[in-house]
Amino acid sequence: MYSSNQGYPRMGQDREWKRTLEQFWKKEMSEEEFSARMKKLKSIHVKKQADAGIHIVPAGDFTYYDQMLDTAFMFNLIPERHKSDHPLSLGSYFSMARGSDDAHACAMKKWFDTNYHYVVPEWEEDYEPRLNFNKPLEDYLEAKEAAECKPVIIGPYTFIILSKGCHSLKEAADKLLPLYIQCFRELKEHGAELVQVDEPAFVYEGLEEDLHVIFSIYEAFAEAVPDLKLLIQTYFEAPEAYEKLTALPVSGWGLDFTKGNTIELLKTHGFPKDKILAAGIVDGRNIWRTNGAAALDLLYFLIHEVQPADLHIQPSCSLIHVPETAEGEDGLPEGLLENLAFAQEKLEEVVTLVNAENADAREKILQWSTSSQPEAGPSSKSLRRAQSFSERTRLQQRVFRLPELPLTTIGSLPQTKEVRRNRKSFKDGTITKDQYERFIQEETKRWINIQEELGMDVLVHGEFERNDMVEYFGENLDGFAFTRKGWVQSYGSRGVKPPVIYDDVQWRGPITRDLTLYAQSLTEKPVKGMLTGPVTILNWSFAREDRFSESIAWSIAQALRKEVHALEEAGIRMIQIDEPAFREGLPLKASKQESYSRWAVNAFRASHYDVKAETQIHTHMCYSEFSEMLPVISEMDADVLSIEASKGGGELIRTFKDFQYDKSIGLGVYDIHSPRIPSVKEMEAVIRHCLEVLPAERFWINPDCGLKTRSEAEAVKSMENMAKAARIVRESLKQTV
Ligand code: MET
Ligand SMILES: [Zn+2]
Repeated sequence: MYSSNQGYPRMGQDREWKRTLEQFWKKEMSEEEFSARMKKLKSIHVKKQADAGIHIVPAGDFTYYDQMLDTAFMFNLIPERHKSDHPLSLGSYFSMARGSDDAHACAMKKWFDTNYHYVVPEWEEDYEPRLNFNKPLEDYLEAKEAAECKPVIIGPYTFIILSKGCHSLKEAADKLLPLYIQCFRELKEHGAELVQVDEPAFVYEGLEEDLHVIFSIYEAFAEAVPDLKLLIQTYFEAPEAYEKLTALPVSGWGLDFTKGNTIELLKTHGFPKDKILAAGIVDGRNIWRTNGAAALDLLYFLIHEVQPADLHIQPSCSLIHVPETAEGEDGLPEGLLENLAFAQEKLEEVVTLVNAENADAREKILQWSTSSQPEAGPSSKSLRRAQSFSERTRLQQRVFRLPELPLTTIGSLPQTKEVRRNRKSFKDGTITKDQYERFIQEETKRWINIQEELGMDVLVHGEFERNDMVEYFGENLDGFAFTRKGWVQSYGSRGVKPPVIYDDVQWRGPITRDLTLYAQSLTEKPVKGMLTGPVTILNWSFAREDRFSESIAWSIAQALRKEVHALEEAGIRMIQIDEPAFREGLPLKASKQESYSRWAVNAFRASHYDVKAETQIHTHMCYSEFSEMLPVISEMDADVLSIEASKGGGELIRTFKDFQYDKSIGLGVYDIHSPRIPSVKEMEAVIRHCLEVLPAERFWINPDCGLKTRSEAEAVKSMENMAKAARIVRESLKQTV
């Protein structure tokens, strides 16, 4: 039996990786120094895994930004607008990820059902990919001195399925095949024996139709590089068409035993003889200790299915979805730390499991947490608002008297150095609570004025008091705990530190009321109350595993409902309940999606359904594949939905042709992840494009998402251009009437 791993967190224990990237972007570091530092970090990651006792360490999972972007770059899938003189320039690479002055960034989407965002590769018309360089090989050569390594690469099927602009799987596969083969050959020549080929898209229903192409791909590989062992790695669910798929001519399979019915599949159909099984027993997506007794049972079963020499024990997926180590987390509620397992602790678990023949190891395993049976979730009640959307809008419009195409923003405003410095000083105790609160008020006031001057119709207070939209509510509700360094990569250099929901969630008293009221006292225009929704709080936390998700979502919704009422009673008339992570918990298999959608919609509605008809409820969503979810989103019944739309190249806009969304909606008119300032003309065009499919009476104008990551100058300038574009379109609407 071997211990193995699929991928290691990139951030660095003290977020060194993030800092290196950001310094380089700010031009505070030369390209040579940047490469040298990254190389160093990469080798530290390899060493940490080897030191933990992992036999087979992945090479090629490390990246400057994202693994899909790496793969696209390697195959020279660089859109024309990002090309520079040198095909391998870091300029092109980061311009694809983040956009540049004259080229918008590639789209970014969530990686399966996680909160990790990947860069979507683009196939341009008649594109001929070629191999720019061999990334897994380079990383392999660097790592192999320090550890026994397995190069990892994203498999062709998954790469193509997740790309955009390629019309035929077969055609794209034909173009990529020789490049993969060359990669594999070079790896073999340099001593690699086993390669992990990630094919998570094999878990999607509908795979059956593509099986013939998949077979032709892997048959070609088997023929071209017969002595190289390819291990197909799937995760987040059981693979589809298991029986047929496992007949592929490859050397082994990596399967996720923590999700879906993987065990049943093996029990029913067996596992192909003489193949390697890389068994994901330790859950790579949560932060809890493995249930030791259950893991041992599974291990005994697997030992009878597979020759020990062919059995690899590993986490269920790459560990980029969890923080690096729980060591040093000494500020947690009592008893919690013993139950936590971050990446390093998970690797220790893997190693201990491999040693399970040893009685001491078994003893240790049995002491890992054992969770009790999940309790029953809430029964679904009637959670509808008393009036229909059209009645509500009529009443609301009487109160608000908004102009056509109302202008607003999504909530957060620039978290400048000053904001962060003050927060830190408050935490460190170098300024008092009073001083801190005064600073937040000043900043809020300054921005209320800016928004008024820019002509926004619905204002926001700016969220300066929040470090993070989930953390902030977690800190102010009971039942949440916080780690010191539990960072997880979200996209690029951005990390999040998910709270841990370890106990019942309870409302302690008003959280957002006072600051919202303060902001409202400064202006005649409506200020939106700003809350993070129950489904998002759940999906962006590490929640207990011994309770049904729906039951946790429900209890968060109950707490938020009290906050909604506190705002309403204080006179706040618009409340936005953000649900950017609404889609993340959606099961990957279509057949399991309905029940999730039902309880998620219920939890959202439960957070506000009994407000007055005049109270306008907004929600916001971003950076997920929402097109197919629109009917469900509509069921959420928010009066106004703002949704990110500019990254996907107008894809979402097109879906509104077929789906009649019948409530108010603002499709984001510009991408806030890019430092690039969109021109008035550009935004005007986007708005007009939206108005081809959505009626002006129900259309709002807003950016894609909150502006916290932008500088003040960038935010002001883009809002100004957005407002100008809105005025131009409003004028022309008047003329056409
Ligand atoms: N209100 C939040 C903000 O503007 C919504 C963010 S969604 C990721 O930052
Ligand atoms: Zn957003």
